[in-house]
Amino acid sequence: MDDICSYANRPFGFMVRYVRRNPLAHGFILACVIGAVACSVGTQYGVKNLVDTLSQGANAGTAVWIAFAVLFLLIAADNLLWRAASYVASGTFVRVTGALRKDLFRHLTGHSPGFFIDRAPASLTSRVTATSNALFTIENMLVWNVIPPCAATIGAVVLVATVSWQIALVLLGAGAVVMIAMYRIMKAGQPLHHEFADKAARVDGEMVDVISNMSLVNSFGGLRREHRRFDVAVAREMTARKRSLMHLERLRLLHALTTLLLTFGILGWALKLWQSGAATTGEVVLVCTLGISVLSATRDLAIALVDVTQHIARLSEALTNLLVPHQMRDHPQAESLRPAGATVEFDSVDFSYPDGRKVFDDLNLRIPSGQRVALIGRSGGGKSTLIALLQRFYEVENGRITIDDQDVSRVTQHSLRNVIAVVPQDISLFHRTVRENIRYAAPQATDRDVWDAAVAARCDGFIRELPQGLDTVLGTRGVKLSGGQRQRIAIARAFLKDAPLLVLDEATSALDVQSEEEIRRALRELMDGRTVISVAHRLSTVRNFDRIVVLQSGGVVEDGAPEDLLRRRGVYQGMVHGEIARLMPAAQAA
Ligand SMILES: Nc1ncnc2c1ncn2[C@@H]1O[C@H](COP(=O)(O)OP(=O)(O)OP(=O)(O)O)[C@@H](O)[C@H]1O
Repeated sequence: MDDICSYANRPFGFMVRYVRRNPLAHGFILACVIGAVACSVGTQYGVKNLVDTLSQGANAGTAVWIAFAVLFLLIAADNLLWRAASYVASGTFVRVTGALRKDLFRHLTGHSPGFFIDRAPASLTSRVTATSNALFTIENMLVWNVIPPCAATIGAVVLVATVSWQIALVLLGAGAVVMIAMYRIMKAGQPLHHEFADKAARVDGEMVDVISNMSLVNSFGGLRREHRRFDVAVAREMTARKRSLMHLERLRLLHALTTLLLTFGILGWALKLWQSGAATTGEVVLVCTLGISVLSATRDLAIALVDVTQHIARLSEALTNLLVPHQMRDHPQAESLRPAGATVEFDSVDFSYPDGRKVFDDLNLRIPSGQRVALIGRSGGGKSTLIALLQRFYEVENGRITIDDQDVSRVTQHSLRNVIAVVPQDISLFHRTVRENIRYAAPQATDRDVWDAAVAARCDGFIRELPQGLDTVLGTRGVKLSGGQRQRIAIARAFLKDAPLLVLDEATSALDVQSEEEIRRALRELMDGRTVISVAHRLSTVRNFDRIVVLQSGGVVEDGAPEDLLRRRGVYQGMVHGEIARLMPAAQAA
């Protein structure tokens, strides 16, 4: 398949990509529409034919009925062809929007988590919807509002040529001048339409951002502030929209005046030909009806083209933002990671975030298979960054990170993430059942396995109390569960995933003392026989670990068994003393 990102600046190419996927259906629709327009223009010729036959009076005989039958057939074919095109289009255009949304969703979800940190999720999803709506509207407008007037104008010019080729030539020349002028004016208006598209996407982004943070807004009394902020965003969008529409109005006015002059000029010319005997009554009727149809066809065309331009602007704005290449692609020769006990090694790693912030400078760390290591250090020391690099959410600048001697940047991302089970600090839950949320770690797991994992993570107690047990649907982002319960679900996922490398990011941060004891036992079972890297703020949770690594100033400043580090006068000892000092008054008060 072609690279979807190559369409970032090619909205037309992007449309053709989807038209090509249904060539027969699109070809059929086009043929029907052109056939219908031909019949519709032909109807005017049929009227002319009938008028000329009638002017022969009683001599006309059966010729009148033949002219009548031709007219009837043309009208019937015109109607039937429209219906056939419309019937096929309703299935085809919907299929296109479905395929497009699937492609964009796949592309979007192929980005590494770093991509989503800098972008509001709502503005991304609203752009996927905008792209699909824009393409649907453009297809519809092209087929119903752009191609028919174009074809009708060409047909009309050909028929006028049967009366007077000079009139037809003037009609053609004037039509070309009008189209070129319109195209230029439309191009000049492009920045205005882009501006409107951008402001509209921002309004959507603002709206979803606030709605998804309603509890935060209410708890800080921020409702009025949010209303004011939203009003400003809407006002900007309205101004941009007005400017865009005013430009279109000027264009329509210019077009209306030009076509009016053109049609009346040609009509006068036809009457002159009739007076001089160079044209029959029917031919004057033909030029008259064709003139009017050219007038309305080009007016429809002007309206449709400007609407299409607006939608193309929206489409191209959305594509530029959505079709950003994946930064974290699999290496062309990437193979699956073959785990062998999960020995982890950071070898002379340098890393800075994309904004230039340096976090690691020559970081070296080796964690042998089966070892339990706690990462500690002051806030901002790089603990979470180390975990992110291990999962290859970002690319290192220098050095390499290996798991069982296999460079994480040379194995497939899928296989890499398969060997790591993460219990994160900020636990994400889907708006799905508890069962589905736990099973997310291992889609093939049986109901029995899911329940065993829930029991092992001490989730069984609260799950039994839920209205539908494992089948209870959790609210958006898991709001129906407490922080501690969410953490246990994450631990159940890790049990179910059964990966050789376990990453705990503050896994006991949301627990009270009683739950913590329960969870600690669960975690001990979970850690058994695995390599464990645990980010810890509370040192009491990691005293039984094999090793403590203190991260600070871009590298490892202390490294050793907890009891050894405690004897050294270093960062760890200072942190332990600090924690004891904090806990003592609380213990005395209790
Ligand atoms: N996405 C990001 N883009 C730019 N800088 C970042 C990003 N994430 C973290 N940082 C910066 O990198 C440094 C290390 O952050 P990191 O989150 O790894 O520290 P940490 O030790 O886990 O901190 P904490 O204990 O507070 O969770 C910090 O200075 C932080 O501001």
